[in-house]
Amino acid sequence: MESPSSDQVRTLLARFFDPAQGLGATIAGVTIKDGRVSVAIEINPARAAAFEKPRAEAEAAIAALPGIERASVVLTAATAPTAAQAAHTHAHGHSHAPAASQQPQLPPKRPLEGVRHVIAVASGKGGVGKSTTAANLALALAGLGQKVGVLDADIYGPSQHRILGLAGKPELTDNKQLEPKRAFGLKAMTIGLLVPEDQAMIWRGPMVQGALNQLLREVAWAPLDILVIDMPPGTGDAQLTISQQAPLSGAVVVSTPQDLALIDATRAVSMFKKVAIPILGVVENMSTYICPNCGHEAHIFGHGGAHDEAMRLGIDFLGEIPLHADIRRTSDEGTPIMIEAPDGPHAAAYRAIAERVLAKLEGGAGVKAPPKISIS
Ligand SMILES: Nc1ncnc2c1ncn2[C@@H]1O[C@H](COP(=O)(O)OP(=O)(O)OP(=O)(O)O)[C@@H](O)[C@H]1O
Repeated sequence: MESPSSDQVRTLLARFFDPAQGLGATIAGVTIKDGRVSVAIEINPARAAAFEKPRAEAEAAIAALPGIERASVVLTAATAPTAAQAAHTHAHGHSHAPAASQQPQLPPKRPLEGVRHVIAVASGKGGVGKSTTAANLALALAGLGQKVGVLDADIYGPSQHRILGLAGKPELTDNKQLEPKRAFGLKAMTIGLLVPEDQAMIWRGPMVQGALNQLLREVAWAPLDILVIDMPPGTGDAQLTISQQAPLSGAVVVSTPQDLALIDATRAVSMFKKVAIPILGVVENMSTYICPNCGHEAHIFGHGGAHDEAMRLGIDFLGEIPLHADIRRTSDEGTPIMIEAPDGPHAAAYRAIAERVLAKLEGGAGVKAPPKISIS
């Protein structure tokens, strides 16, 4: 059966989000593909609660259209003042729209109920092994007795379903939350299980923001000690959204030792600093190459660059992970090295990093231990 057109969906949406009511809702995007409809509605975040009912009704109405299998309507914070907001200028001449800053206006950070800590694993650029580090760090934290979840927020290139061997659509819980998948004792959720890869690729900013918010707020994460967010690589809008929406206790920045990766990692560090998120520390990935045949160590990308850069920036160095074929293979096959070889040297390296991260979280994230004063 043929799907309705985007115009038909917009007409239907106008019944629930009537611009004439002056509530400040704008239809920011409608995507229809293979019988699935994704809609992003930009709203004034201060009124988010009032929009929940029309959101749910609009979603049900779209899902009931002939030719539609699934509909998702998400509310996103307006990135610029809507016409209605702009009109809401105070008598004394100023408006409450964002000032010169181009940063999206996002709902204030709410804690995630039943989740003690949320940490971000980030990198300034793609391909440095951030997702592999996030998965193994999460498993190492679980090995230290923590209840851990992994949220794959890499909307444009999700990989946790591959790394953690997840498959199948997630189920809905009784109170209409998404049930996270289980993998090796972790709870896990990734956009990779929810939408076909090519669909997320074409999402515009507001839709990405909406999807990230849903992954954070509409998944039954609780109870958890630590939720590890595998961030999208880089320092763009999606990264800022998560940094501003998620109640982050701190961030781990992954870098390879090369100069260029380090420049990007430095950018990631300054992004977190700008939004006042403590940096838990830096991990140097692919630090030395260990030949799987003879065990010979070579410094292909240099060595210690991330350590030196961390020192220069005054942030902690959490540890290094070598470049090893077993780490790549296990990560690409869906059984991470922490599971396949828990007693090996690589697992030990991840465990040492996890211990440092945990110590920082328990001791107050980002807060350095006071210097020991010894009196002789
Ligand atoms: N320490 C390592 N040794 C060997 N291979 C590794 C190591 N870390 C990651 N890899 C491999 O490098 C590739 C990229 O890793 P990964 O997907 O974790 O990177 P990423 O930074 O998350 O990438 P993207 O930003 O593109 O999602 C994968 O094939 C992974 O298995």
